[in-house]
Parts: sequence; C-alpha cells; structure tokens
Amino acid sequence: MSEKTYIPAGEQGQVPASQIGATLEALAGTIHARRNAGDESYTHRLLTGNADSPLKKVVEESNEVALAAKDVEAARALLAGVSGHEGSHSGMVEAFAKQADAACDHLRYEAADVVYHLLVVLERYGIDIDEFAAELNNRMTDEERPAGAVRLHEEHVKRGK
Ligand SMILES: N=c1c2ncn([C@@H]3O[C@H](COP(=O)(O)OP(=O)(O)OP(=O)(O)O)[C@@H](O)[C@H]3O)c2ncn1[C@@H]1O[C@H](COP(=O)(O)O)[C@@H](O)[C@H]1O
Repeated sequence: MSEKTYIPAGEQGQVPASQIGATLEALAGTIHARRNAGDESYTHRLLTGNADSPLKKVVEESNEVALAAKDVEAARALLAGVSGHEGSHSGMVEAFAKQADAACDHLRYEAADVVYHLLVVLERYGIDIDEFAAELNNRMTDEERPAGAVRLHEEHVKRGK
C-alpha cells in the first residue's frame, strides 16, 4: 500500500499530526459563512432550501459508506483467497491488492461526504462545532478527554437523550 498522507513542502515541523480538530473547525466555519452566500453555493442551498434535502443527503451518504465498506471486505476476501497460494499468479495478487486499496480510498471519500453533510445539518439547526465537540467530550472518561476540552452543562446532558 502506498503512503497516502503528506505534509506539504515548507510546512514540515509546524503542524501537529493530523490537524483533524483544525480541519473540522475550518470546514464548520466555511459552512457557517455560507449562510450569507448566494444560491451558486451548494452549501447555501442545503442550509436555506427544503429541510429534507440535507437530511436525505446524510442518509444517502451514510448508505454509501456502508456499501463502500462492503466493497473493501469483498476485495480483501479476494486478496486473501489468492495470497500465499501456490500457483497464484503474482499479477492477480497485485490486481486484487490494488482493488482493495481503491475500495479503501472510496470508503474514505464517502466518509468525508457524510461528515460534511452532517456538519451542514448541525449548522442548519444551530448546533455549532463547540457544542458538538462537547457532546463527544462528555462521553469520554477523564483519561480519554483532552485537557481543557469543552463540556456540556449537566442540564443539557440529561435533556439530550
Ligand atoms: N466538503 C465539502 C463537500 N463534500 C461534498 N460536497 C458536495 O456534496 C455533493 C455530493 O453529491 P453526490 O451525492 O453527487 O455525491 P458524489 O460525491 O458526487 O458521489 P457519490 O457520493 O454519489 O458517490 C457534491 O456536490 C459535492 O461537491 C461538498 N461540498 C462542499 N464542501 C466544502 O464546503 C465548501 C463550500 O462549498 P460550496 O457549497 O461550493 O459553497 C467547499 O469549499 C468545501 O470545503
């Protein structure tokens, strides 16, 4: 499997590992700002149009994640079937390995579609990224939770079930 992630030239040594927190914050910020964009923005249309549209997209893209994951399973099963077997053609092993790798790429792609559309839904209903983070942080044990992480007030923990 090839190396899939990298830090752009000139930025090495300046950024922490994945930047996932900053990535989600930036995306949520962009989505929030699209409230004031025009109809040429897909995000704006999802935020201001028929309420069912972004909800349907979350369901649809979640389904795509499940289908993509099944494709990964199928590709890996094919690979396992030929790997290490005497008489297996090396070209076949390579082809199935490539197929499994591509299926993983597709799963990652669909997962990003879900997260984007989920953030659009949260924005639409006024749940900002801090509030969403607080929900996740509240579920963590003290050992798991990042130091100083935002939390939910107790009354909101009880209500939101
Ligand atoms: N992260 C995203 C993002 N992820 C997915 N999408 C859109 O979501 C739509 C998904 O459509 P489809 O159902 O056709 O899915 P697909 O990905 O084409 O294919 P499948 O999932 O069906 O396999 C596409 O129009 C994508 O462009 C996104 N649109 C916007 N963003 C971010 O939001 C910003 C603002 O975008 P505007 O909407 O252009 O203002 C962008 O700069 C991006 O940072």
